[in-house]
Amino acid sequence: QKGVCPLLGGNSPLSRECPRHQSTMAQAVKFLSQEEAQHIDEELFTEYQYSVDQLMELAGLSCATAVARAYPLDSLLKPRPTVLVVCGPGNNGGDGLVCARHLKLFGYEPTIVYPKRPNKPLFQNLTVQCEKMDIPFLPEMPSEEVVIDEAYNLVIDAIFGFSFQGAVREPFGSIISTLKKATVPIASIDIPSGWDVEKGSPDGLQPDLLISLTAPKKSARHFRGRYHFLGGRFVPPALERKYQLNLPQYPGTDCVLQLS
Ligand SMILES: NC(=O)C1=CN([C@@H]2O[C@H](COP(=O)(O)OP(=O)(O)OC[C@H]3O[C@@H](n4cnc5c(N)ncnc54)[C@H](O)[C@@H]3O)[C@@H](O)[C@H]2O)[C@H](O)CC1
Ligand SMILES: [K+]
Repeated sequence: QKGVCPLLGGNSPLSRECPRHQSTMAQAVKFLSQEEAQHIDEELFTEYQYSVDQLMELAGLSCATAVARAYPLDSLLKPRPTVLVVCGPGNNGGDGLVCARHLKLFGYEPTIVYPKRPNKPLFQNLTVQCEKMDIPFLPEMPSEEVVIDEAYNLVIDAIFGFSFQGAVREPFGSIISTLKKATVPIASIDIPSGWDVEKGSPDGLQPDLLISLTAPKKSARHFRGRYHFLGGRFVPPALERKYQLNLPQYPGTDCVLQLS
């Protein structure tokens, strides 16, 4: 794209080729309200004709990639590369199942907790795929945080995403309380579970990693962990323009980008 760059003027190339413009765009990435996140999601499935399976596969692959970047196999402290993946009842949980499958392919040893399983082919199929990859499913979440700290290098929080609302209902209230007491790093998919999607939650989970999918939600401004990634590199440019997402440019062919 050629033209006059509003920052550098003259004959400078426009936008993405301009380093000053790039950094401005990176700072200006939009933080979405809950309603905006749901509208974009809806539009991807209706107007843009994507299937949930497609986007979930890309979302889950991004999550596994971000985890592998932040916690490479050779950095793990335990003798085996164990990871606990806690999956919730909606699509965030589906992202967790896909993430677990890719982590296994990357050489990690994921174990899944999936207490509320929707009676839908998508989730049943993802469950079978994980079982066929010899990924164990625990019958229930360990109630003692020491068990988690001793057995796993890290926890993937795939409990709730951008549709979470109100007070956390059981069994997830107890699960989140246990995770809050655990000391191993937590990697949250899209939203730290239990957080208000826009306002966050000062007393809630404090993940070490957050991977925002499509674009960060407003609550991500309260994220205090070490790694904030952007993933879900599937947004068509016209949709990005419509919602003024100002997404930073992903490097090369990468499916994740580290925001901070
Ligand atoms: N466009 C994208 O970026 C994509 C994102 N994906 C992921 O999908 C989730 C959003 O999925 P959705 O199914 O809409 O909702 P959730 O997973 O957040 O959860 C809904 C689920 O949770 C129950 N629930 C809601 N509030 C509570 C509560 N207070 N207590 C207990 N249970 C609660 C509700 O009943 C539902 O069962 C997004 O964040 C991404 O992770 C897609 O994978 C791909 C496209
Ligand atoms: K989550």
